[in-house]
Amino acid sequence: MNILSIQSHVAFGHVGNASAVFPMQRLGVDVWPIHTVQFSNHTGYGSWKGRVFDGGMIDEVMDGIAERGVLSACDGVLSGYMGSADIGHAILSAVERVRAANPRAIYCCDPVIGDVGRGVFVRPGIPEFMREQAVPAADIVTPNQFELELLTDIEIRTLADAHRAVEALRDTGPKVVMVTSLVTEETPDDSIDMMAVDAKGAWRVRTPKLDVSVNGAGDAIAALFFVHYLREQSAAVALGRASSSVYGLLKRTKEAGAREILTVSAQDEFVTPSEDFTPEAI
Ligand SMILES: Nc1ncnc2c1ncn2[C@@H]1O[C@H](COP(=O)(O)OP(=O)(O)O)[C@@H](O)[C@H]1O
Ligand SMILES: Cc1ncc(COP(=O)(O)O)c(C=O)c1O
Ligand SMILES: [Mg+2]
Repeated sequence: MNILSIQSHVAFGHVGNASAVFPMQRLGVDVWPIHTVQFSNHTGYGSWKGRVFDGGMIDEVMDGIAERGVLSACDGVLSGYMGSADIGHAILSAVERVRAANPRAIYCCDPVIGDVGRGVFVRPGIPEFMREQAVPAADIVTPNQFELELLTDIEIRTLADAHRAVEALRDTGPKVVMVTSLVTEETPDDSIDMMAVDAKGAWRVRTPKLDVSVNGAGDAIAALFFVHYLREQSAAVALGRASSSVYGLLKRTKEAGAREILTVSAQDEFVTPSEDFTPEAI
């Protein structure tokens, strides 16, 4: 399986492609990474060095891949942190080129905009671009609760609100939605939920909430969900596997007291998670 992964890259630590590429490779996927930015570290540190690339660079790399005659072998495109709306347009054009070469290819958009603690952490224009162009073009989207609320203008207090927001998003295009870090009135204080919906139904998985605050878990879980969905064609199965792997990864990260997720030293969690969480139909 070949996946084109277009997102941010950091030299130190694990967010964007530096969080997503290795877990996919560990699952046996041949990943074609294209970086939207090259930063020293993730922006959660408050300061970083490096550059945001531009749409032209993405187009050029896509031209080169097309020249190799391999786009028809691309099974899916994964996008994440975009850097600028100009890069967003180049990503959507890459998706079109892949779909033209392989009509069965699917596009998974992780609409990286922000989160509950930090608010919006992307450049102006990106939230609108995600809502108006990227999400409608996607087959699968993987927002966290904050992003789902922002994309749909629906405040989520209950599981019923979450269902409404997911359906509102599905009405705009993507038929599969996975919601991360879902905390509703029904979620116990010591737990964290995730939810996934496809044409077959809706599922929720609940794990203990760990005393860690890290970046990059969302990028890893979107990549894992995408791979398992492509293989199994089931949001329920993909949700169970992705959430179990990320729980194991974060548990090991917490035990080590690390500031960055242990993508490399806890890599077995991607293949054989130490604990299995089973989604329930909702
Ligand atoms: N403190 C935590 N305890 C347990 N699981 C967590 C914790 N933080 C994140 N996760 C897991 O990682 C997933 C993705 O993290 P999240 O923070 O939602 O992504 P993002 O970085 O995109 O906001 C969550 O759905 C949850 O399963
Ligand atoms: C460069 C970069 N990419 C991606 C992300 C997204 O990380 P997360 O998976 O925590 O949403 C961040 C968050 O700080 C970032 O700074
Ligand atoms: Mg995210």
